[in-house]
Amino acid sequence: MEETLTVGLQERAYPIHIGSGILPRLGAYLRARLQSLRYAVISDDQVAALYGGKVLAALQAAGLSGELFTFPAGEAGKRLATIEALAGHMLQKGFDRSHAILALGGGVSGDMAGFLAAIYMRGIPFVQVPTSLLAQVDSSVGGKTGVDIALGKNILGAFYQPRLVLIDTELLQTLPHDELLAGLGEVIKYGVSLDAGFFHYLAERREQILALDAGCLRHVIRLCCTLKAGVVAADERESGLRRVLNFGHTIGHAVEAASGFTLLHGFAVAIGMVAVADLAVRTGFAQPALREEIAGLLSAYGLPTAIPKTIAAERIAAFVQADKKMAGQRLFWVMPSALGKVTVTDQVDARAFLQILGLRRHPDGPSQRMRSRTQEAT
Ligand SMILES: NC(=O)c1ccc[n+]([C@@H]2O[C@H](COP(=O)([O-])OP(=O)(O)OC[C@H]3O[C@@H](n4cnc5c(N)ncnc54)[C@H](O)[C@@H]3O)[C@@H](O)[C@H]2O)c1
Ligand SMILES: O=C(O)C(=O)C[C@@H](O)[C@H](O)[C@H](O)COP(=O)(O)O
Ligand SMILES: [Zn+2]
Repeated sequence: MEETLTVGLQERAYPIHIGSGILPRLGAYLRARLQSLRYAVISDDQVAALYGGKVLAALQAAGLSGELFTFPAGEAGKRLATIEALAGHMLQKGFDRSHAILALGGGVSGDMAGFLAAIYMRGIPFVQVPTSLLAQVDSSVGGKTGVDIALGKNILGAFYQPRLVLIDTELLQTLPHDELLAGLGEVIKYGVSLDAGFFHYLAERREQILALDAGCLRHVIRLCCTLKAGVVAADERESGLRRVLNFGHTIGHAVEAASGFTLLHGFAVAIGMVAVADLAVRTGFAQPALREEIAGLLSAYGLPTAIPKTIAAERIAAFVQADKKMAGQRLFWVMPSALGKVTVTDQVDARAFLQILGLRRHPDGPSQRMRSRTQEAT
């Protein structure tokens, strides 16, 4: 059975269709929402090999046409050079403003295809067909698109909403186990930051979820998309509330970048959630038991909870300066304060942050200034 959620963004509102085995009906969903008859299907080479043909067939069955454009799988390719190459190929194939982009794949494909759609001929429509768990619960919804640069994660990008999201849960059957775990890193983020009941559900249903039980996965995807859609509808461009979705990402992104983008994003987020929980305990925002609950659930799922010893703390501290929640000299931290509740604050002494990294002073100079603005986020 298919169900539909809505991301309530007035003129930019769009549906999220969730179902098992709904990919062959893709063309009908597109026809209901878009005028475009021709689609540039952007996908990494691994997902393209598995599902590219099926997507092209689904388009054809609805009287639409598609052309597949691929790039090598992995975060390393989430770069401006890939976008430029894809744009060139689309141009050579005659794609114009009457056409649209279809992102087929995980978060890397979705973020890049979305950014390409935002800037190709100054903007053409795009749709998301997420294939990884991470993309189905997080990256395909909300319109954050972009690419990395060597100095930081997602530094170039745009807020650009898709016209629809189509989630076929059956596609998860081919997902490698580590990629499933990476998606669960973001799933646990929702429980810790927004929904204590969901956190307990994840603890109780761990075995079924790891065994890809269809009912449990469907519940997880529906709930994460509902939570994300609500936050995005309230604060599309992250001027306040949306920062909660960034829980675990300040140190997580820094660790990911410091690893040379070899650490999976969801693993980096898991590590980042525990590190910021350490910080929350040290600064009095959380009790030690909360940190243990978060780390305990992540470990039970087989996710990492500690910063890899091969990554120098100085590099992590330097990458944190590239966080997009930095405003002037102030960094807004998303601190866990209770299960299902986070507090957004810039009232963190930089020394406490350096201490959790085992450093005494910042490698780039003076401490971050302290200001007295703390905001209850949920
Ligand atoms: N825009 C957002 O709001 C948002 C949110 C979270 C994460 N992200 C971004 O998403 C990216 C991570 O996404 P990801 O974890 O999906 O990584 P990914 O896109 O690299 O996909 C993970 C791997 O799984 C493979 N794969 C995907 N679906 C498959 C399937 N059904 N069967 C077999 N293999 C499959 C891919 O080929 C790839 O090798 C990061 O760049 C992160 O910054 C963006
Ligand atoms: O949608 C959001 O908002 C998020 O923060 C979701 C995150 O999981 C995601 O990784 C996002 O891309 C991070 O955004 P950034 O602005 O910190 O680059
Ligand atoms: Zn993320």
